[in-house]
Amino acid sequence: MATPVSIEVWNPNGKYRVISTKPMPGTRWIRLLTDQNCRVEICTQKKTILSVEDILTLIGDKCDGVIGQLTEDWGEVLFSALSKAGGKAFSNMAVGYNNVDVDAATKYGVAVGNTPGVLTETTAELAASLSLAASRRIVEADEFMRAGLYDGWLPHLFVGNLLKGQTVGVIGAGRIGSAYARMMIEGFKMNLIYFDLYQATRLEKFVTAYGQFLKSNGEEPVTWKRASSMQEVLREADVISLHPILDKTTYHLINKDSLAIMKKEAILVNCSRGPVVDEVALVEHLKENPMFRVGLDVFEDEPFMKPGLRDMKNAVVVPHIASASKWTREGMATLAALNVLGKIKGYPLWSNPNQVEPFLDENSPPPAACPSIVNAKPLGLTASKL
Ligand SMILES: NC(=O)c1ccc[n+]([C@@H]2O[C@H](COP(=O)([O-])OP(=O)(O)OC[C@H]3O[C@@H](n4cnc5c(N)ncnc54)[C@H](O)[C@@H]3O)[C@@H](O)[C@H]2O)c1
Ligand SMILES: O=C(O)[C@H](O)CO
Repeated sequence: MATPVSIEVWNPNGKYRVISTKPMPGTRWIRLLTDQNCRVEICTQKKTILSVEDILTLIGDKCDGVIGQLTEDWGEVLFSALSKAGGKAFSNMAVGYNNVDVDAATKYGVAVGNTPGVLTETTAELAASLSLAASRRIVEADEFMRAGLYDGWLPHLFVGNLLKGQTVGVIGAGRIGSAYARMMIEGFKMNLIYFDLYQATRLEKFVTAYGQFLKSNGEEPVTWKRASSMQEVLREADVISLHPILDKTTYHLINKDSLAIMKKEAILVNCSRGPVVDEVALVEHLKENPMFRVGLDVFEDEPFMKPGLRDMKNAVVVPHIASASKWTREGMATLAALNVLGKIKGYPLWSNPNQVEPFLDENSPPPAACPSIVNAKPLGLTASKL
């Protein structure tokens, strides 16, 4: 027998039944759905991660669409149940969708939405914060103060790394990786080396132009280099930030061998997905190299950390909060809701999922389009002419 789940219902007489597996920030997303004849059911169960069984219970016999979370396992079982209940739409409230079996969704004719763009700057800002916290040992120093250990200024107290003039390395120079690179280059005048499967032309142009600007002001210009391998970045960079998607090609991209070629005093930041780093190998590396430091937002077995990580003074760890600004989280909820609504209403696909601002303007109605559907092509969804 299915476990009962607690829900909050909005617009009980709405024609389309849309479920959100979690309460999400803001109310605009709820209003956008209820205004379009949706009955919205929000799961309020006091359980952080819902199981497949919990979600099956939520879907029930009739469900038009679901907004889900990155902690949930959206595979064959859930997509077949959603399709059987008449559902044609699912959206993750996240840009990453490695928790979703997109092929299974496509097989059952279910569109899979995600929330790109709205979280780019917020996530890059957290990666920049972790870079600073790790390089200047902010968390260690804060703990020291609170423990009452500070008894006066000392030449050697919490000496860290200067960023200015050093090299920032970016693995995965997509939306977030490029935004992070710009922050570190503009903010700290670092030189860039990056590795991506594609050329980051706009980023390269930005660094060239900024370098010229600095030079014209009598300052040392910043430089950029596109590496031909990830290893080149690991060897040369002083601060390395990981921003690829998680897939078969990026699983354990950072492992014992790749850690071994990094500088002994390098800083490594991960705001992508935990399994991009072999965390067991990382803990060993942190133990053997006390001057090597990391800033981690994501972990291999979330919500857990691999044994030993919590004791490492040279690690700054935060609980997957990179996109956690109010504006961004409300925007993510809006995009996820509009993906589901758009598919239910038969709207076309938004032509540029990298430019989602028109959906986020609170003062005007959103475009009649699905902001971002990752399996649009196999489902034969056409792009909007708007
Ligand atoms: N920590 C968080 O809260 C948080 C927030 C947002 C996004 N993310 C993660 O960040 C990822 C990136 O988001 P985005 O919006 O920048 O996506 P994006 O698609 O714009 O960028 C990803 C980049 O990775 C590159 N890439 C793919 N495989 C690669 C490989 N093997 N080696 C090097 N580069 C490779 C792609 O070419 C692309 O440029 C998401 O998929 C998500 O997992 C995490
Ligand atoms: O992929 C994402 O969007 C994050 O992990 C949560 O913002």
